[in-house]
Parts: sequence; C-alpha cells; structure tokens
Amino acid sequence: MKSTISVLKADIGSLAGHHMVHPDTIAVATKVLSEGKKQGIINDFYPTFVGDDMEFIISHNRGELDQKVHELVWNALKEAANKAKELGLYAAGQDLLSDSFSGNLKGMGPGIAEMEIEERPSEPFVVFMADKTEPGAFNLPLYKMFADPFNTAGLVIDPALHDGFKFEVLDVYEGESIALNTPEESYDLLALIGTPDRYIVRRIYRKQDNMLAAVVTTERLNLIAGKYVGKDDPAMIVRVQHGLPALGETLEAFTVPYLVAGWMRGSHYGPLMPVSQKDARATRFDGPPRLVGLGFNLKNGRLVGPSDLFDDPAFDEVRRNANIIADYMRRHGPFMPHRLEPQVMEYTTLPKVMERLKGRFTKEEGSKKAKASIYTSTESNE
Ligand SMILES: O=C(COP(=O)(O)O)[C@@H](O)[C@H](O)[C@H](O)COP(=O)(O)O
Repeated sequence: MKSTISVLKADIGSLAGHHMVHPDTIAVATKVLSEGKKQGIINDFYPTFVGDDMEFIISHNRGELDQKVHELVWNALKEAANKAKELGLYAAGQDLLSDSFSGNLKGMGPGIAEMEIEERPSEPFVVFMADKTEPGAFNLPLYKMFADPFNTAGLVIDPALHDGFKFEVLDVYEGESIALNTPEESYDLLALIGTPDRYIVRRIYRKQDNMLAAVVTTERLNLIAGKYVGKDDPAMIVRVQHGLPALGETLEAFTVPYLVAGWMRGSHYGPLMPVSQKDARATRFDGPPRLVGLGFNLKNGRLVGPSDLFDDPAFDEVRRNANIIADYMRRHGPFMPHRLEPQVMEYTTLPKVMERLKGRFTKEEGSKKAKASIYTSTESNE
C-alpha cells in the first residue's frame, strides 16, 4: 500500500504580534487530529510551529489532496482559530480565507506539501519549515541539494544520483509549469529559479526512475486573496539517503544564510537563519526569517521521530553570520536592496501609500513614458 506524507500549515493567529503560535491553539488542533487518528482517517501526525505558522506533519494512506484528510485539518485549524479569537491572539484566522470547506484545502489559504510514495524499507525524510519568507526561498537550497556537486558529493560519487534530477518549476504569475533536467539543463533552470518570487521549484524527481524526492508548498496567499495578507511562509518535504542526497547533504545547503524576501511586512530581504524548534520565533524586525528542519522516518505509514536538526553547534556559525548580515541589511532602512523591488512591493501595502501621491506629480516637458516592470514588455513606449 502506498503511504502519503502531508505537510499542511496555516497562520491562524499568534501571540504578541506575528511572533509565535500559542500552545493552547496547538492543543485544540491536536485534539481534533487525535480524533481523526482514532477514526482511522490518518495514521499519525506531529503538530508543530515555526513563528506564527501552525504546521501539521501527517501520515496516511489516502493519497494527495484527499477530501477527508483536508477536511480534518480544516476543522483542526478552525478550532485553533476559534481558540485564538477567544485568547485575543493577533490576526486570528488570518490564513483561513474561506468560511466553509469545499473538497480540499487548495485555494483556501493553508499551505500544502504532499507526496504519495512507495515506502522504502527505511524511509528517512526531512520537513523544512520557514517563517517570514516565500516558497521561492527554497529554490537555492534545492538546487544545491539536487544539482550542485560542490554541495552534494553523491552527485559525483554515487551512481544512483549521478544521472541527475528533474525539477518541476511553477510560474506563479502565469499559472503554468515546466520540467527541466539537471545537469544538462542546469543553466536554463537557473535562468528561471533565480527569480524566486515568480518561478518556484515545486517538485523534484530522480531522473533514472522518476522517484519523487521533494515537494514544496506553492500556494501564494497574496494571489489567492487578491490583497496582501502576509507572506506565504513555505514548507517542504525532502526524502533523503539511499540514492538521494544524504541527510547531511540536504542540511549542508543551509550553511550560507542567503538572502530571502519577506522579513518585516513581507517587504525586505534578510538572511534565512536555521534554528532549533525552541528558537522558531520571529523577534528582531519580525525575524530574521527562520528555518526549522525536522528529521523523521516513516515506517508502515507511521511517523518515527522527529530530530530537531538545526539544534546543533555545527550551525552556530551560520546563525552568527546570519546576525551579522541582518545587522548590515538593517542599516539600509527603507532603501533597496534591503526593501524589495517595486514590482514585488505591488503585493504589499505600499501601493496604498503611493496612491496618496497620485496627482501630485507634474509632467516634465518633452519626457517620454517608459515601461518599468520586467513582467511586461521591456521596450519603451517610443
Ligand atoms: O510579515 C509579517 C507577517 O507575515 P506572516 O503573518 O508571518 O505571513 C509581519 O512583519 C507584519 O507584516 C507586521 O508585523 C505588520 O503587521 P500588521 O500590524 O499590519 O498586522
């Protein structure tokens, strides 16, 4: 029988600002999921959080986008949101964009990463969860894990990885996807995924046998809701070992605190800081963007674990560097390149401020209008 790993997540309200999930909200959600486990809808689950995002790691045998599993999670999130309202938590119910459940969670606000797999004799996997950034933030580490031999020694040494991987990339603006193979199409892949707010690595398959290796949440809250309702803090599932990147090769991809979009008001670049579960709280300038990694095994459809992977002195130096980069970026204040570029700011609250300046500009004699957005034609209006 095939097993499904589902990571389903939402911000249903948080303590002291967009800071951390309140334990009482996790407790009520856990009650609902425990009931679902008793009823046999799911086999197992692990409730957790990063920053203000409640995250459920669930195992079951019902496949992806299953109505019963998603309805169970919707009910758990609703109960948690009610508790958040009762406690007066901030932004209670933020990511629950619909009043009633219909079919599955797609388009309803929660983030979804699911993989239906043939369980290997030993099935190790990692769930990475980030707060105050966006799904494209995983483009860089996924490329390093699955396509960069300077990160993943197995790409050179292990014949099972040597043929490379297939990356499925979603264009979130056009709503279309493309599959590109590595190593032979690496440059084409990089040409796309180097623009992480638009092109998001959604799934990765091992090329030699099409084995599903990684899945990322790709919901875009701002495009669903039509207005800014927070960043789409991402999560992903990465299978490891035995012909896939080793656990240590997946973690190695996070040893550089690279810059991601998000942080304060979803409007700033900042370093992604890998932290332990206990430090998975947004503090300085609502961040810096945080990443948690939990390692599990799946056995006969049940979860074994987790191990809190970044709770390790081996990542102390990465965190120290992240803080140095955070200091440096913060000194730019409201200036780019700390603040995001204008075409991305369109999905924040900035346009409301710009609206107020409309009508106050006076036309310069003889000037011509040029198109500014890279998402429209680059030709000027001659
Ligand atoms: O990015 C943020 C929240 O995003 P999130 O809920 O984590 O997706 C925060 O920085 C808020 O934008 C900031 O705290 C202002 O929040 P409001 O006061 O406008 O709610």
